[in-house]
Amino acid sequence: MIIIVLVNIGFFWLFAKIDMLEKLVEFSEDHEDWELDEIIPVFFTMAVSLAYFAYSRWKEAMGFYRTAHRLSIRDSLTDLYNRRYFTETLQQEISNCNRSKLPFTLILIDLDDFKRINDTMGHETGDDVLVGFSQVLSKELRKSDTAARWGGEEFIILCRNTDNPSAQMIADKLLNALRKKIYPKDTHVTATMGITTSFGNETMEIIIKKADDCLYTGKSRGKNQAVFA
Ligand SMILES: Nc1nc2c(ncn2[C@@H]2O[C@H](COP(=O)(O)OP(=O)(O)OP(=O)(O)O)[C@@H](O)[C@H]2O)c(=O)[nH]1
Repeated sequence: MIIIVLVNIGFFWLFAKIDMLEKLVEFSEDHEDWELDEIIPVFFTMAVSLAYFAYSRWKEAMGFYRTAHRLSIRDSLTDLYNRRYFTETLQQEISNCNRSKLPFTLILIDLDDFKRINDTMGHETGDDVLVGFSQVLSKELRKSDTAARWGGEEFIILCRNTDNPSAQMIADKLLNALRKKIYPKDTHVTATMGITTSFGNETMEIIIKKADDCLYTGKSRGKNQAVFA
């Protein structure tokens, strides 16, 4: 749009500055075989072509920008948000909750015995499991929740405006959906969760550490479960 406007301004300037119309008239007077009503359509066609060219380049540039932006905030394998985007979002949520005094819940999830899947079924199947797992998260969570790939086979979820009893329901729902999910090559995977609820009165590092400690506890207690701080 900006380019079209600039092109039009350019043409307007051209016509005004060098008295283009007068030059056209002179040109048609000097060249008997060139009538004004033949020259103007030529200029008009050139202007439209140029505007169209500028528009298509602008559209292409916007497409590149959108792709680059998506790549900068999304994980390329699972299409969930990446770690950097998530930490920015969580930091923002902590500030919001500190003011609103509404709670949010942080869920750290780690797939159980994922190394075994890679080792027995191959890395490609492992990747398929990670993608399928992410799809379950996206399907089960609310639009207001933010899910991200935290790294490797670890995922993280921010549930806004969610207190401890609601977090319990979310954890049950997710654990059940994940247990039922069948991945390629008839693979089944369970997951362990560490969950903490906060009112934004702690630092991000402390909140994540609490969830991580709970996750570790869940792993040591036999996996396939949720542990709350
Ligand atoms: N296919 C695939 N594997 C990955 C990816 N990222 C990390 N991994 C693998 O995930 C495995 C994680 O193994 P561990 O940290 O031992 O965890 P685990 O086997 O799930 O064991 P527990 O966490 O104790 O249940 C390693 O084999 C990594 O190579 C990935 O993007 N794709």
